[in-house]
Amino acid sequence: MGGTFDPIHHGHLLAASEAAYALGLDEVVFVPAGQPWQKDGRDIADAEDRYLMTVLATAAHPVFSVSRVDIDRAGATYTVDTLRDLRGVYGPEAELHFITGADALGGIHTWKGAEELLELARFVGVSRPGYDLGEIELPAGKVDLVEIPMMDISSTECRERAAEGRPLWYLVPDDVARYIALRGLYRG
Ligand SMILES: Nc1ncnc2c1ncn2[C@@H]1O[C@H](COP(=O)(O)OP(=O)(O)OP(=O)(O)O)[C@@H](O)[C@H]1O
Ligand SMILES: O=C(O)c1ccc[n+]([C@@H]2O[C@H](COP(=O)([O-])O)[C@@H](O)[C@H]2O)c1
Repeated sequence: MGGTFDPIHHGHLLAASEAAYALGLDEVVFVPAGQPWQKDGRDIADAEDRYLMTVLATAAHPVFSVSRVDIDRAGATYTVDTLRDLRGVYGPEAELHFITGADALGGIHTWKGAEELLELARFVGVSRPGYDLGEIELPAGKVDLVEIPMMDISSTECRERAAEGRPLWYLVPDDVARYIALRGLYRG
């Protein structure tokens, strides 16, 4: 599952769990983006903090893991590189599925190497509050859509709450809430 995870929240975790169940996936690898170029101009927490929060959030799940491929690669993060790197790790026989929000996949034609990208994996778009799956234009036959219970949480709201000193409990996993407080993240 790809994302900026700034911070990771229960919407991401539910999305990964539901997509894994719906598609019968053996493993879900969370891949925090190193430099999400389409979020340029936004203040983004340090990649190591986002990586560690993702590790804390997923540690208890039997088939969730976290990959550093995107944060260890210099420069802007492109999913075409992510998928090549993961193919190198998992080998030619692995069936790769790239899970993310259906809203994000609606912009896939703007991603680097969009045509090659669609040959490197199946894409899985999960539903998200505020977006109508029927209205999102997706490449025909290349994307599986998975409807998940609506959890109206965004990283933006989590950051805003942290900045205002409002609680993050139950929007993010407990260890992530503690990590944000201990490190003083998003205080502005
Ligand atoms: N509550 C949610 N339900 C379903 N999908 C979600 C939810 N939150 C995020 N996603 C999806 O997970 C992917 C990665 O999300 P990302 O890390 O950018 O978090 P975000 O909450 O969208 O962040 P931000 O508010 O900073 O833009 C995105 O494609 C997004 O659509
Ligand atoms: O490859 C690209 O050009 C590209 C452009 C925008 C987003 N992505 C990926 O899409 C995923 C979700 O992105 P975001 O910005 O919604 O967190 C994340 O893994 C990004 O690296 C990839």
